[in-house]
Amino acid sequence: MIRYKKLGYAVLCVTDLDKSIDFYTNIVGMQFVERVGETAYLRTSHDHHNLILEQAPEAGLKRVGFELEKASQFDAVFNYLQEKGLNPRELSAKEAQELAQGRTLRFKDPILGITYEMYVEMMQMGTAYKPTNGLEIECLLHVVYETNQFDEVYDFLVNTMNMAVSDIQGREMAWAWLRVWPNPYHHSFAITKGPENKLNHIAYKVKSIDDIGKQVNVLKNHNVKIHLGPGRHHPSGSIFLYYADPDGITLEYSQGMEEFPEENPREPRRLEPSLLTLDEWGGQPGKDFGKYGKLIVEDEEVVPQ
Ligand SMILES: CC(C)c1ccc(C(=O)O)c(O)c1O
Ligand SMILES: [Fe+2]
Repeated sequence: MIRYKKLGYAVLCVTDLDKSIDFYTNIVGMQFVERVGETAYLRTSHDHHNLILEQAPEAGLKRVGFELEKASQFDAVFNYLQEKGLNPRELSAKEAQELAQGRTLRFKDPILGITYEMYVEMMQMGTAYKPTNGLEIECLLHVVYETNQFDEVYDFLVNTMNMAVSDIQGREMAWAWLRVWPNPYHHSFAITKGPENKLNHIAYKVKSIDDIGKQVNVLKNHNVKIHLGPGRHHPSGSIFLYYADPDGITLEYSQGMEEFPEENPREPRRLEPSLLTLDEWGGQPGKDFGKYGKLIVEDEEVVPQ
């Protein structure tokens, strides 16, 4: 059984690293930590990184990192993943140190091929996170995929990755919002049924409703495309704003999401498949909402000697 502390970080491939560093610091509000060659580390907390940007020929999501609840659970999680046939690999001490992390394991999603990482003891920076543009991000909140293998991906995330179901949508399920239990947030992962296997969006939790309102003006002043919002999601109850990053990938600012207790959480609900479920205020997603961003399948990892 896996017990998560949180969704810790995502690795995004970007086609113009300088432009993306500028965007994620000056528009989104992350703090730049360091750049090593073609890789940049950014944070939204005391963690060394909550987002890694990598220069690449095409844009998309390359890896998702989860922090385990306790370092003492690492071996049990490794053995569990091995028993499930996922062939986890523990990074060498040198590889983990380069990432400023403690013990770290990686394995591939058997359906989508994307790499997942589970780690403990990420290096904590000496100074508190200071937003570059004054808009305060509290954490990386969720990653959402579109998939044409919905039932298989759902089964894997729930029954192997041990995510808890917060809500589903549709008579025949077409959306699922999943939390990385016992982390309280309504969802750290969501999947939607669609024609492709791809990234839909990545969300960041902002501190206050003012951050959402101010960001509307920041985006307008910088000619950044707004994909949807501001609005209110029915499933998590959050106020949202979606906009495009320099590669067109949809980002979400989210504020006020429902939190679940570890003991006796409410049951998942089956929600109506209507636009009003997605936005109680009646917004319609723009044509580019969730359109860009591949799920990047890495080549087989070469294990350093
Ligand atoms: C992608 C859709 C529109 C969606 C729906 C609901 C929530 C939520 O309840 O928080 C989201 O975060 C979404 O991204
Ligand atoms: Fe979202």
